[in-house]
Amino acid sequence: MSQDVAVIGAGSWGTALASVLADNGHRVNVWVRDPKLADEVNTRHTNEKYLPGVMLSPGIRASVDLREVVSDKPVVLLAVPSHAMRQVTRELAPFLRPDVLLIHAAKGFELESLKRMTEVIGEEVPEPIGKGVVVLTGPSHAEEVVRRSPTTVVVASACEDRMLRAQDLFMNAYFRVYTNPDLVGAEIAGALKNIIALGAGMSDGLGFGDNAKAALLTRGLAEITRLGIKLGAMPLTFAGLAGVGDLIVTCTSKHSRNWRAGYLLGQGKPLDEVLEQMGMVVEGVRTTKAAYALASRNQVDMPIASVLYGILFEGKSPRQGVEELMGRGRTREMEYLGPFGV
Ligand SMILES: NC(=O)c1ccc[n+]([C@@H]2O[C@H](COP(=O)([O-])OP(=O)(O)OC[C@H]3O[C@@H](n4cnc5c(N)ncnc54)[C@H](O)[C@@H]3O)[C@@H](O)[C@H]2O)c1
Ligand SMILES: O=P(O)(O)OC[C@H](O)CO
Repeated sequence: MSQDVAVIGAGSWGTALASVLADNGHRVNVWVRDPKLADEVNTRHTNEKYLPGVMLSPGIRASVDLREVVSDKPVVLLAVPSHAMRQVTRELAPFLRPDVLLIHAAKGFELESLKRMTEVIGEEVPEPIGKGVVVLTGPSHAEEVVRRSPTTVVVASACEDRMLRAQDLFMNAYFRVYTNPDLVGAEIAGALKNIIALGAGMSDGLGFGDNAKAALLTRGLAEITRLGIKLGAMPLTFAGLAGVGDLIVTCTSKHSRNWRAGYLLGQGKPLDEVLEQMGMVVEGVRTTKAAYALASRNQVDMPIASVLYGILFEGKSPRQGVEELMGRGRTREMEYLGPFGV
């Protein structure tokens, strides 16, 4: 059934998801901040800054008027970065229908409160909307989705009915959507993989090989799973699309902003220059701060995140970071050996 959908944010991800929805026959209205971008989407059907060389569906309409975009829409998709989520949600909350299906697609924490995105959104919208917010996450680079390259994602929510509605809304021949009731795990896995992708990029920027990258992915997965479990996630979510799936794509794809930022840092560029050069959101930088704080608050050992924190915010060099990781005391690989444990 064709629906009216409001997409909030026309960066690369908002634009790519708007394309999927338009392909599925939905009427899509996108909220953008920049009037020039609204004009470009409406007249030329492009978004050259975020998705160069891509023609968008002429059915996608853009506007700078938040009230007009959100009012009366049965479905609202939030596709802004995590640092903007609270403010944007607060601004649009008065225009939401009480029965709206609210979905978000950001991968990060709110730095000040260390809360997950559905917690932040839940605090800004009236009940019962807040209880059923859905996250859409998983291995999905906008540049490939908008070219209809086969992609799989996960939707997770505390409300099964809304999760299934979100699955129906996005599912098509090139965009396959799985459900997972583990909302906590899906959000945490999607946010934390960006830290490991920064590390994988750094390793490549330093000129290390595939062995180093495999080590970072595997030990990175171990430590983000450890923190996730402590925060209430289901361990198996980290073995799924939101976990290892997204870790693989973000640590190995040329499209990843987190990998690219890590690569430049590994080559010796300072963080402020790297972020300026990127010109798009690099969620892993703020997430490293959040993970460092969450790990220390919950007494969870996260050696990779902690070394990255030192490199990003305390002046440690990437090479010193590698020496520190490789020189740690001996330890065993598996934490939960079950009946095989010694
Ligand atoms: N790009 C991808 O392939 C991809 C895939 C999956 C998830 N995500 C996640 O989606 C979220 C958005 O990422 P993106 O890739 O679209 O980022 P982007 O940098 O391409 O675009 C960010 C958009 O948010 C807007 N924005 C920035 N600050 C804002 C503010 N304070 N208020 C309102 N709008 C603001 C910008 O104008 C821009 O339109 C991130 O959390 C990211 O991790 C991205
Ligand atoms: O480009 P990145 O590094 O922000 O990653 C985008 C998506 O999260 C990949 O699934």
